[in-house]
Amino acid sequence: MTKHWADFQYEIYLNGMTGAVPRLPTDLTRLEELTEQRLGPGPVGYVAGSAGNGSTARANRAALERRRIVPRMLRDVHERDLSVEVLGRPLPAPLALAPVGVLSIMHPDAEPAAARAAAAQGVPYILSSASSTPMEQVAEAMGDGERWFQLYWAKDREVTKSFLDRAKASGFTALFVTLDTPLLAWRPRDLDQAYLPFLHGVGTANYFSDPAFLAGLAKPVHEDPNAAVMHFVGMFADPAKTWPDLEFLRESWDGPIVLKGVLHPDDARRAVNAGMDGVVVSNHGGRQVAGAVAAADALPRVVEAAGDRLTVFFDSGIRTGDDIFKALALGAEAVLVGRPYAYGLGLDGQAGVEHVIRCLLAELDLTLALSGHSGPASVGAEDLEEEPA
Ligand SMILES: Cc1cc2nc3c(=O)[nH]c(=O)nc-3n(C[C@H](O)[C@H](O)[C@H](O)COP(=O)(O)O)c2cc1C
Ligand SMILES: O=C(O)C(=O)c1ccccc1
Repeated sequence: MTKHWADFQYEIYLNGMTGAVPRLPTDLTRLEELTEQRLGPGPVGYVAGSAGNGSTARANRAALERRRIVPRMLRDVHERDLSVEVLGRPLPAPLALAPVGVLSIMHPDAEPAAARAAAAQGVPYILSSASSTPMEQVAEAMGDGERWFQLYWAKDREVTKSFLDRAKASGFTALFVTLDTPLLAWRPRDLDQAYLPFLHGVGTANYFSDPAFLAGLAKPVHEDPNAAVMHFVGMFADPAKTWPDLEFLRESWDGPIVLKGVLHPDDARRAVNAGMDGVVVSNHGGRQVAGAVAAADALPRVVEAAGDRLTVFFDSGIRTGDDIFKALALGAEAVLVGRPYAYGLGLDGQAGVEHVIRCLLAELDLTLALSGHSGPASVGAEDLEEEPA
């Protein structure tokens, strides 16, 4: 499954001969500002925002920036292959789109457009439980594109069971269970703007289309939408859950299960004991615990604890191809990217998301080559140096 990602670089140069420049910048760190200019402060505040004074989000970036690549020369890198096998599935590159809820605040085409972009580029799409489109419609939009389902583990067992059954029937092959959001964190940017999409019923599509959820309402959603929203807010997550509760998920889902939001090596060991298949080392892009450890600093310790018993994914702060390289060098098997593709969607719908995927992977391909690697497998700790703090 070799795809020549760096061909995108030549395509851009050659288009330049006719005077055509890319519709969006190829430095993806510029997308946030452009999206804010286009969509205004409310929606972008929600996507860009993070917990507390933003210290975790900044620490995520700093921990990646502090690690520097030490390139090696004369290693024959003329043929490269970014493909990997993850959770038993062949992927064209070590990248998936992170679950990002409420995407209709970015673009009316929302999750189906992001999912189509992922499918067009061959990259897995992780659909959020809090999507603005029901999972069946997203699955249909993707054709046979690889899709994984992110579970917000609801208080109500019947709702959780119903989500799992629907996800299975819609062709989602792996389950990502998010553990770091039993409550929404203190997010000043949203509080100061009094902007929370769910309060307007955005991001509730899977719930409002679910028979088990609807059975818990006194009146149909259209007769009392506020009551339906409050029912969602009260049950989408459950701060009372503990490790033994995972048994129920293990029994109810026969594909791979990955725990998202693991930062401590002991939690990785518990994941192994609970029969899980993987973890995502993540602090939710700095949106949950203000003051949390940077995800990249937590990664090597979790990788060590996981050994070869878990597939270790990484997210929180990936903005460029060289960030992906660094995550691989710290031991991740694949990365998820969140905000950059949400901005790509906001700026140019499906094409914007495809632009983000192609830029990330073209840059990763070139970073690998210029550092002396023809694929992800040979990248390791010896490729990085840490700048003194
Ligand atoms: C607007 C927004 C909504 C998100 N919604 C979800 C969600 O529904 N479920 C989930 O597990 N993670 C969610 N996340 C977290 C992402 O999956 C991911 O962990 C994070 O965005 C990674 O950091 P990055 O944005 O720096 O790439 C959300 C993130 C953002 C920015
Ligand atoms: O905003 C988030 O980070 C998030 O994870 C979320 C939680 C509930 C609904 C939608 C998104």
